[in-house]
Amino acid sequence: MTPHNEAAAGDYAPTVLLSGDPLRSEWIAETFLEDARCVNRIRGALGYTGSYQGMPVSVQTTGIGIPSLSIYVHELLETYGARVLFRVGTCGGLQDHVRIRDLVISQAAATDSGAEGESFGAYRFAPAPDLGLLSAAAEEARKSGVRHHIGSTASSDVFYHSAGDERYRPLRAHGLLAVDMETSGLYTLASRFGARALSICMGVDNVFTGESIAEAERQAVFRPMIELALATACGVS
Ligand SMILES: O=P(O)(O)O[C@H]1O[C@H](CO)[C@@H](O)[C@H]1O
Ligand SMILES: O=c1cc[nH]c(=O)[nH]1
Repeated sequence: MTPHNEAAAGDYAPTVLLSGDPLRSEWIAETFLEDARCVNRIRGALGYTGSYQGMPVSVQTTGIGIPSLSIYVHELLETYGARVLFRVGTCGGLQDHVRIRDLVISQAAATDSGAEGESFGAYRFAPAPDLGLLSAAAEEARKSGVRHHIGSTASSDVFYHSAGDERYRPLRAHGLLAVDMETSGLYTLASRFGARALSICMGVDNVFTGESIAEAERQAVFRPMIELALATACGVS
């Protein structure tokens, strides 16, 4: 047990899907996993373990933002033996061609987060995914025909910026595809623990075009994102 997780040793599979939203975690477990059982309820950060096509798979809720995700991911890696992590999240498009329902696979994640503090001394770390997971996901996405984009993204500590959308103009000008609030933290922690990670997010709004998916419609449209993460996990196991 940890301060945030009541699961026992062995309760999590080596492969874990990470969702910001506990209701998404519950839906993933109920919809995609066989024999899913709940292994954590502390703070409502629901965690489940079951299997997908015979492979043990867990789902863990990470909450919103890098500080929250870092707690759950650190404990999964340090205490529970997780080795392969997929963020299955939502993001806001920063380019006009990144439409709602498109998948964004992050090949590098810039951040404005203060969470790393002085960890890297004079350096700025360059958070990136595992190359094997990235290329496997790219191939699975191409085969399935799902609309997707692969490129650099940003992870922000702030959802409502005082500067509004202006905050994102330099990112848009440098070709970044989308913004979320966790991917760079996931990549940094996976690097620290020598684990493998990939972030696949679905566009639920576009910061510049104003397109958005109503919250009530969201769960069902996530199916292609979860299928891509699970197909990638099976392909690399
Ligand atoms: O839908 P999730 O996975 O929570 O991801 C996105 O949604 C939240 C903001 O609404 C942030 O956590 C952001 O990263
Ligand atoms: O972090 C996020 C997620 C969705 N949309 C945004 O604009 N930001």
